[in-house]
Amino acid sequence: MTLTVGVLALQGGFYEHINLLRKASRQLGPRGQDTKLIEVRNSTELSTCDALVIPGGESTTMALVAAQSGLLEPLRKFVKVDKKPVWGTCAGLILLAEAANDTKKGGQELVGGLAVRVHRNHFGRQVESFITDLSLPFLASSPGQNGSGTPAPYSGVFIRAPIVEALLTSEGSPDSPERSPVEIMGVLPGRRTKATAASTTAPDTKPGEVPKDLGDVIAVRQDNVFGTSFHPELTDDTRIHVWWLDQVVERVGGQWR
Ligand SMILES: NC(=O)CC[C@H](N)C(=O)O
Repeated sequence: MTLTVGVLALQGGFYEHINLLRKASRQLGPRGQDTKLIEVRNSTELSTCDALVIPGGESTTMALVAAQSGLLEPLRKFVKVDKKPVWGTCAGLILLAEAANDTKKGGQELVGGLAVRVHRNHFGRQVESFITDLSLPFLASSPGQNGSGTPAPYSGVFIRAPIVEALLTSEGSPDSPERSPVEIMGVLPGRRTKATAASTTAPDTKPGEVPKDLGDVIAVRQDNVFGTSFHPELTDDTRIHVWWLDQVVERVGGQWR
């Protein structure tokens, strides 16, 4: 049977994700060969998906278009009730957070699924975008990496990127009691420069807050939901796409094969 992986195609870098997912599915060999990649613009298309990527772009715009297309509730169900694998990059990570700081006036709709609070545009405006080498230990378990050694640096593209500024407790996430804790999958050491008052003035780290000396949290996972602040789809490094697709095959594979 075919594994259908959708990429939310309302706005932003969906085409680039599909390209890299296509390469990744080839690299997975027989495990990836029955992967079908589709663009998702409505709830009918979403209902055919086993897993979904929400790309980078503009989270406010994406949420507005999703609301107009009747996709917000189906997306929430896909992530939180059906618990299908979902990966959000940049704006996608913002949409998958339970809470966001520095949203546009009037706030913005979120899909939720990750018990975290993100800080939008943490590093500043478009001109303050940057590319930096990231150390992502989880890539050691990616197919083709032999499960050992330190993976080569990953080139992280940060464009008006958010960070995860807090891990929420059960108050922040009503459905969290039966959920796994949020795993921090990647940090950017020592760049905590533009954090909001809310994230910098607390004298001590409260339970659930990200420790201040950890650096900026730029990749997290909680159960079926994975989020990255940066844009793997804007590189030609397929390692994260291969890693994620492999997890999807593993997770969905039980019912699917
Ligand atoms: N490159 C991006 O996806 C930027 C995200 C953007 N800052 C937002 O709030 O949606």
